[in-house]
Amino acid sequence: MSEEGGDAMSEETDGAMSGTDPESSAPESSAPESSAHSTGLQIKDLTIRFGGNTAVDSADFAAPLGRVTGLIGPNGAGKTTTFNACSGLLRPSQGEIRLFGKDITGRPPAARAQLGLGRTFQRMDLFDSLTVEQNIALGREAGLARSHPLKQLLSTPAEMRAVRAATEEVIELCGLRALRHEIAGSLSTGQRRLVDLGRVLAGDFQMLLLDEPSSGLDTAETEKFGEIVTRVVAQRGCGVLLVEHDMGLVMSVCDYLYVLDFGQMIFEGTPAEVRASSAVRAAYLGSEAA
Ligand SMILES: Nc1ncnc2c1ncn2[C@@H]1O[C@H](COP(=O)(O)OP(=O)(O)OP(=O)(O)O)[C@@H](O)[C@H]1O
Repeated sequence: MSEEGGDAMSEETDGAMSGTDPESSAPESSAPESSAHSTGLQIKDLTIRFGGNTAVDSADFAAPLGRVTGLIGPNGAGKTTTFNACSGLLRPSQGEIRLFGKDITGRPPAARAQLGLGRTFQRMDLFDSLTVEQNIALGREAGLARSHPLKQLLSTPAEMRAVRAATEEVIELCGLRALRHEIAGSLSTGQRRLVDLGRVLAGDFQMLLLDEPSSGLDTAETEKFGEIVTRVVAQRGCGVLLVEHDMGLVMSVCDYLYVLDFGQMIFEGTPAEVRASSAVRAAYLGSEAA
């Protein structure tokens, strides 16, 4: 397929859009003082074309700190394309992406990571020959290497302590104590998802992009995953943008939702508002939303 506008960088139908303003009701306890900072990720007029196909058409949305924001829609709606533009893998044809008030539209993924944007991939890329603990530690060490590759080899004692502390915190947070010395390649998909989440949590990120994290998980594992995400946001006050098909997970963890259909943002609101929307039901949810 051609990629005319959607360049790889490094590699309402209910009448009006409805719902509440996601920023106005963000939890006060977790939001930092700076309003530019607490806005987290802001997307304005995002348009991405692949040749003659407009995959995302003038989309506006925000994923503030202290909240889990969901991006949902049927197959081919443009979720992954939007997600890739947010993380820097695709260059928008038009529009602006801001992180903590800074325009990051043209910045590559590594520069976004340095500003505090972390992401997981639907296809996990764990180091299979390393242990759970080592994989998680790498999430923090990669942050040191970002500033200078040699830093990873020449870490200071303080940096090594920070890596150990972050690893321990995440192992507890993700319930991975019993598996810490297991080789990642020997784990089930559900366990690997937790390690993958742990690795990004070990990084010093304040905005997390999670790409279909329930993929391959059973109901119990999905529930556990959702509980961890909720706990992380409550404890750290970070923001999460979640692209997800599993409506059980979406409805239970998200504070606010945006609904894409054929590249258009057709609705936004709380999970209850989305559930009640006939437009969303017609476009995507069907009887699941009833
Ligand atoms: N690299 C590409 N080149 C050309 N067209 C693309 C490319 N990536 C996506 N598209 C098109 O953009 C549109 C949106 O695709 P996208 O993968 O973003 O949808 P999605 O909502 O993530 O779907 P799914 O839920 O199935 O993953 C589709 O029409 C798709 O065919």
